[in-house]
Amino acid sequence: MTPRTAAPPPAIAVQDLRKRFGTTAALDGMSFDVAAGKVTGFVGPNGAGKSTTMRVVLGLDTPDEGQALIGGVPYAKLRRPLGHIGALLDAAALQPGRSARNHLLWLAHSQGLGTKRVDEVVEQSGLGEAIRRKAGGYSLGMRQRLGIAAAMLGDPPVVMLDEPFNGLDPEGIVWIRGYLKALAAEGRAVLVSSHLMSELEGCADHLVVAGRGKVIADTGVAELIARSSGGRVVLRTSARAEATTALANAGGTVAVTGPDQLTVDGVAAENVVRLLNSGGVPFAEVSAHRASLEEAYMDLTRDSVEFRAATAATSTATTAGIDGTDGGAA
Ligand SMILES: Nc1ncnc2c1ncn2[C@@H]1O[C@H](COP(=O)(O)OP(=O)(O)OP(=O)(O)O)[C@@H](O)[C@H]1O
Repeated sequence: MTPRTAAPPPAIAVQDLRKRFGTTAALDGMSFDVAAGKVTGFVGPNGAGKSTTMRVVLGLDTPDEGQALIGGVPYAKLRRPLGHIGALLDAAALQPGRSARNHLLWLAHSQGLGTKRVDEVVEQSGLGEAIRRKAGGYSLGMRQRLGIAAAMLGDPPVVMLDEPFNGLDPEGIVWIRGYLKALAAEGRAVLVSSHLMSELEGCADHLVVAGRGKVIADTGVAELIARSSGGRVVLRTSARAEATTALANAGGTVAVTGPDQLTVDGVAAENVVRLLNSGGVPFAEVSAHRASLEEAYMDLTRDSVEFRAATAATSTATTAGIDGTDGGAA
């Protein structure tokens, strides 16, 4: 008989974590795995338990029940932890009087790492000459870059970042998306939290959606988007009313999604073209719809009463983010 080789443990395993702060159940059975070679988005409204989960992974909070493992080992048992997991939890936690470079040198030396590695992570961070300035004068976006540079010092196979998009300008957001994808392409496991689904567009391969201390969805992004896009057709026309009538008569469900745009469910693209042509309805473009991550997320959570309750309880924002009551929860 051929001996079976055991599958390697997940890069991060979060196993049935429970944690109360007084009367608040911050974690209520949080469980998921994070795989190598992917960017996993960890999303959910404020208070869903994302930061607490990450703190437990790093041994900064002790769970009441359950455990978190990094490559099969609890953080406390890792020798030279920076070489196993790089993390950014709080970009504001810096010594303001020390130059950013000295901050990295101090961290590197405390882990037996040299100046060369510091120069490499500075190069990747895009901080350039600003690295010689005092960290106290840094913007939040620069602190995020510095925090990510610090997380990468030990060249870890697992990277975990809590809300790294906070404070970044559009150029910074593009930079970090590309950087996270490159880390995953090198085979690393990347776990990145965000309360705005749109930030993860084009960068996350997998999503773990949290609400009220537990996972409410754990899904690949490609399959999620394919599921949400399924069968929908986008139509550009100056004759919205006529087009709506023709398509509704053919059994389609039609929604107005722009000044000269309709989105049609239930009629295949070729039939949309045929119906409009035969009815003499002018149109400029008919295309299969590809759902955005935001839309896919809304579809995903539409039926989640639990998530709606969590959102209503924790959200005051009204933007169409996942923490907005007219966003994911509507
Ligand atoms: N040290 C603490 N003391 C008391 N309550 C806490 C503490 N840490 C977290 N909580 C509570 O636990 C719940 C989960 O918080 P957590 O910060 O993990 O959520 P989150 O999903 O990261 O949200 P955010 O996006 O706001 O950071 C919240 O209700 C929060 O107020």
